[in-house]
Amino acid sequence: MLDIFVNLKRFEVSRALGGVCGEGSPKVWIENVIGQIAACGLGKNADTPLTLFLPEALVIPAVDALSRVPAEERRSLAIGCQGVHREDIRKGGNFGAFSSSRPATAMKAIGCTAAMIGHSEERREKAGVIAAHLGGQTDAAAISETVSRLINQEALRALETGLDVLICVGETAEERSTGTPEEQMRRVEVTLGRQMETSLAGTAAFLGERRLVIGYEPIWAIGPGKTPPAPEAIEQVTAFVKKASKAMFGQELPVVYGGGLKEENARAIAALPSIDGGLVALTRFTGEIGFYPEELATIIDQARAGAGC
Ligand SMILES: O=C[C@H](O)COP(=O)(O)O
Repeated sequence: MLDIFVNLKRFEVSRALGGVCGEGSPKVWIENVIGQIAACGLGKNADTPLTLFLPEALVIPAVDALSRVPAEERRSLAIGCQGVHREDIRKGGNFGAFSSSRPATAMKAIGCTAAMIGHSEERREKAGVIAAHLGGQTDAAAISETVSRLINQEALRALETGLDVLICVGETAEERSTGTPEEQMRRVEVTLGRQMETSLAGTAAFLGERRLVIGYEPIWAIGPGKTPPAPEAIEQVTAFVKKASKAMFGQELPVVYGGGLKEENARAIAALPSIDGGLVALTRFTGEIGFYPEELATIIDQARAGAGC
């Protein structure tokens, strides 16, 4: 099985406003994206489930558009949200007094079946708030640990509510950049090991009932103008992530790679022994950058060939 996740970040914002979307209307854009994904046949591959993580405002039109696709053309497609709040709505508890937050139950109510938790952009936002609140606190490891504790609460809320979870981990450019390759790898292992241990605490109880997938994203490889690691370098890290998951869960969790995953490298990355899929955002990194469903189809074709699907 090859798990493909797509994170449509804030791609609904038009180029006229500084975004990457060719359409003026976010609703029309996401309806077209869903239609094109189905037209490319991406909902028919039982061995290659495809989950789209969307900004909250796009979930309802996406779920609606998906419901209009014939059942046999959408059977491997799912819609998810880009994160959930650390607290949730509960019968007899909080009825929904969570203005501006995204409780897991609210996401489930509008049609999400999955959540992406702890994306590096979310981790960066939380770390920034903590650092600002602490008045210039610069202990990056302590801040990162606090962020992982918040991420853990979000992962637990998502799982309790019945959402499948993609949980993201990754190292920064600073954690990678200095020293010998061995020193870099040791730092990466410490960083990812801590992120996993804290972010995934208590989640083993949900295995079997929910899907739990780890996304490895070297933060320095995300987005345009970046060079993703060579496949062997990815394998070195994802093999560690798999081993760490076995130590924590008693079984290896699926691990997907994100950060500059594209047509040119999808086949080689999907062929790696420790890789079970990919996390894609942009499909085009130069020229008119953006997300193009037909290019996603090519990336998935390449990945399927690499994985032997
Ligand atoms: O959520 C997706 C990742 O941040 C990867 O982004 P990218 O495919 O644009 O490098």
